[in-house]
Amino acid sequence: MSILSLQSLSLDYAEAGSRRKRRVLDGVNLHIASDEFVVVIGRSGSGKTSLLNIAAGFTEPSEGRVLVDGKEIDGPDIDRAVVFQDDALYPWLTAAGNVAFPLKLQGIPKGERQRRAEDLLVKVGLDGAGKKNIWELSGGMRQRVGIARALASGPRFLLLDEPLGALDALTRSRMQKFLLDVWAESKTGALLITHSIDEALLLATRIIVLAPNPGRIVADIKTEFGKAVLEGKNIKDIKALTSFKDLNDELTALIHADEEEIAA
Ligand SMILES: Nc1ncnc2c1ncn2[C@@H]1O[C@H](COP(=O)(O)OP(=O)(O)OP(=O)(O)O)[C@@H](O)[C@H]1O
Repeated sequence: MSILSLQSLSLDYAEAGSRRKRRVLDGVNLHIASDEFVVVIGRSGSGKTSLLNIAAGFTEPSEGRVLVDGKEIDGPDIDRAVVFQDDALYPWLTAAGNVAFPLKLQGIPKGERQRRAEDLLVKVGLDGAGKKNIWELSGGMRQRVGIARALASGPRFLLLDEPLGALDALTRSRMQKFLLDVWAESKTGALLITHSIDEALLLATRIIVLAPNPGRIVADIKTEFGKAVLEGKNIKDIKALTSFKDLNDELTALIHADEEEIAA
């Protein structure tokens, strides 16, 4: 079991055109175990992407630190793979070439990386699509290639920034189940950002709510609906549960809490 620890994180950005700094994250503590699927929700500007970028090692926090299994990180590394909304695939490579790319960087011989790329494409339901060009793939297929590529280097944690945000409703719903299957099978911890409360409820083992100005954790809630999705229960039936609706209402109120104060 691995642990990703975000300890006392604060982040300040310089305000445009001034020497003043604006605090974007303040005192965030979050510990994610590799058997958890943690989903972060919060209003636009609450610091979700900033938090993920710090966890990935792309952004250095102003205060605090990030540790993987007790060892402080000093930048991006293969133990934390990132998937963005925009799949960011390399258009000059085939689907298999994209998946194999991180293995090439690790110096794995060609035959071995081709074999592993094909295995990963099977895992994400794209068997036989390895030779396809990126532009021949649908949005959902491209995101699957992106996830296969992220899994290629055997990360301990998958960091997912709105990975399904650009997909149509039906594809998004299919991809939610797919993400859960990948997470359960790969035994890789997940930290996912979304604007959709329903998506958070359907995927998470734990939901974190960030409030803005400055970004801070205002709720950390364990949930069980993802387990029902994994077991193949009907999504409509899950969403119709009173407990699902109640938690949805609670999260909506938490996310919009101070908006009402401001409006009042
Ligand atoms: N590079 C940067 N320089 C200055 N300010 C930034 C920078 N990146 C983000 N910010 C500011 O930090 C705040 C948090 O941004 P962030 O993108 O982390 O929020 P978010 O919750 O992910 O938002 P959204 O849901 O809209 O994607 C915002 O007010 C944003 O304008």
